[in-house]
Amino acid sequence: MIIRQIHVTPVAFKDPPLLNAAGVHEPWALRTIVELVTDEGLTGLGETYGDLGHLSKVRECAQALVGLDVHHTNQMYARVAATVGDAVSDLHGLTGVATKEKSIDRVFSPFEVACLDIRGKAAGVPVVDLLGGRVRDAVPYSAYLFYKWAGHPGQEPDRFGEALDPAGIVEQAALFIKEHGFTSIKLKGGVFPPDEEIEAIRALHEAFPGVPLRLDPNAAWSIETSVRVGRELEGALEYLEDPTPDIPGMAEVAARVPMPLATNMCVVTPEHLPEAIAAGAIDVLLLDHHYWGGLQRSAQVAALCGTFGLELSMHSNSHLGISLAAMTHLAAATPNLTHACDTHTPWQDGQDVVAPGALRFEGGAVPVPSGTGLGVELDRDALAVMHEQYRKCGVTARDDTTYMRRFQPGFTARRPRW
Ligand SMILES: O=C([O-])C(=O)C[C@H](O)[C@@H](O)C(=O)[O-]
Ligand SMILES: [Mg+2]
Repeated sequence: MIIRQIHVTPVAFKDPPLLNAAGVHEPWALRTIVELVTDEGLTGLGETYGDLGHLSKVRECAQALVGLDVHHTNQMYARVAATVGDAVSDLHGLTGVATKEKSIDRVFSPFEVACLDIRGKAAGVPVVDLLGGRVRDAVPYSAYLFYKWAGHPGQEPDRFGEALDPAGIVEQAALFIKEHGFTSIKLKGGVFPPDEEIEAIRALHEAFPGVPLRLDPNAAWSIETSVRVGRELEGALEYLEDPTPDIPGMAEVAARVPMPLATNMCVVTPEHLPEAIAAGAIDVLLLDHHYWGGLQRSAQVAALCGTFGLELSMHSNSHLGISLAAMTHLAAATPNLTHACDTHTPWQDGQDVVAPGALRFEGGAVPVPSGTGLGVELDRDALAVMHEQYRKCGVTARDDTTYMRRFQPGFTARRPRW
């Protein structure tokens, strides 16, 4: 099964004004859709970031991968590594440092996912079977709450409404639970002074007793602030995610707070694991196949985490259905992924490049798609519309900080901030 063509299509879709430590989401989120076509006419899908620097590397690598067999992902990885060159950082800075290895893993990921999609289709099995088979039929996701404005400035309010205080956050949680059935909740923090976010967690704890809660301020707090907040929230959190920057800082906080610490910022590539494990900096790693080098490499990292007693959850950025399908296959095949995964899917409010039907939430979980490969089909009309949106939207790289400064000129994304 030789790759004959690779199509790389950047797309844009509407995104609400979600607040985070870096600023606020712009009106358009970007992704890149990768399609591999083999000599036998099978096609495979992958999805990755849409930022221009990353997109150019994906395009360059696409040319270098034509002619390879879809089973030879080691050879593919070597070609990507030879083509990628320097590290590319993300402008929002919410997924940790940029390293050359991480850039290679990020560029390789959509090609690997597309190869697995093709291999599953050819063998007549779902991708989860290529990863060892399912240990769960449906993958639980958490309600991913954000402080947000009612709408983007100058535009109509969106249907999710404003959430700038504990009452607004509880209302948002109720809506997400009503519409998707989620059984755990994550609040994106690092937006307001920590005491306000403590109040929001307490309000959620009271409104949804027994529902596991996480708080993620994206390293917006100093070590002392993290310790204080952690102690005040004793008994209320399933885990505290990236309270403070870097492995040594996280290790100090971990030693002084009662709950587990999780990360998608201080451990973002395999080279970080030895130091983080030795320092006891984290208890839970948020895997993300988009920057951990695809599904098979993520499965290897998961096994390694099991060996060292780390628990697993899954990270997400704004994404579409190809990513949700890939995340679901990976999580369904990962025994020690015991925490509900993150997903931004509800915020996309039905916009997608995949045909409806294959992916759905049942009781907050996504059943593994039943078809072969990833089990999702590209909706070519939707792809064309979203590509046109990309061409017209004027956004070429996610930059939450610059967008925020339009409305709050003095805004700083300094970390730690409190
Ligand atoms: O868990 C995280 O740190 C994230 O999901 C980072 C994301 O970029 C999130 O903060 C967002 O979409 O604003
Ligand atoms: Mg996080």
